[in-house]
Amino acid sequence: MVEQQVLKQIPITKVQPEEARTNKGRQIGIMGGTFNPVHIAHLVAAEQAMTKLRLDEVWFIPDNIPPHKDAPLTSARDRAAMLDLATRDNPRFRVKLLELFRGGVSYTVDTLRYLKENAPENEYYLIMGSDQVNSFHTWKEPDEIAKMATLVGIRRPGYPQDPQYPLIWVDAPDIRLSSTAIRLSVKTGTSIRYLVPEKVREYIKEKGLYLD
Ligand SMILES: Nc1ncnc2c1ncn2[C@@H]1O[C@H](COP(=O)(O)OP(=O)(O)OP(=O)(O)O)[C@@H](O)[C@H]1O
Ligand SMILES: O=C(O)c1ccc[n+]([C@@H]2O[C@H](COP(=O)([O-])O)[C@@H](O)[C@H]2O)c1
Repeated sequence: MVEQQVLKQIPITKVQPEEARTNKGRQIGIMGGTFNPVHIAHLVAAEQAMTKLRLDEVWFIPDNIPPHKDAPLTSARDRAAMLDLATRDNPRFRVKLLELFRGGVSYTVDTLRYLKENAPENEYYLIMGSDQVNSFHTWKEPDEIAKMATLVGIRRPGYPQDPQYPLIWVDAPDIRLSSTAIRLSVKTGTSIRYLVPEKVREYIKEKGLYLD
């Protein structure tokens, strides 16, 4: 597939799916998303969950085709490259491209099955904003997901906390921000400085993303 060939060309050093096999016996936070683009609320949520739950790492997993959203117009390569730029300064943040390599619709249950098969010693914590927490019961095989991972919720302004499954809430500063808002700001010429890491802002500018 063209997208996967393109992906292989990007200089990202820490995203090989095979890495799952070498990271044994640790507490791993999983944060899935479209990350179109990654913004500071994603990073703050991940850092707060990682430190408050004493996780070893957080793995950011960009989806290929999100199950409950229109497919992103921004290429997987750009979304992954921005995630890489955003997480480079934190050795405990990792970017995993397994959903992009798998292709198709990115169901979380498939991702966790892959991780449990390849690194069964790790314990997985699925980190979600409260919008995702509230719709989690509508996901594919939520019972199976809940068996394979501990569910972790981060409050998100504008979304009530209404979980249908047991989960751990992690307190984090409320940040009323979304990738949609970032895309709209770029399109309308409003500054996104400090809303995304500086290198992500430069990447968006250099590539002319989100202008139309
Ligand atoms: N402001 C926020 N506060 C807390 N969690 C957030 C926030 N923004 C996103 N998240 C969480 O981060 C994960 C990935 O989100 P996603 O990539 O869909 O970002 P988004 O900003 O919601 O994107 P979009 O606006 O394109 O729908 C989800 O679990 C989501 O709930
Ligand atoms: O598996 C599912 O049925 C499912 C349904 C909705 C969302 N998800 C996952 O939730 C994460 C955030 O989704 P999104 O749509 O906000 O990018 C992403 O990893 C999706 O794959 C997963």
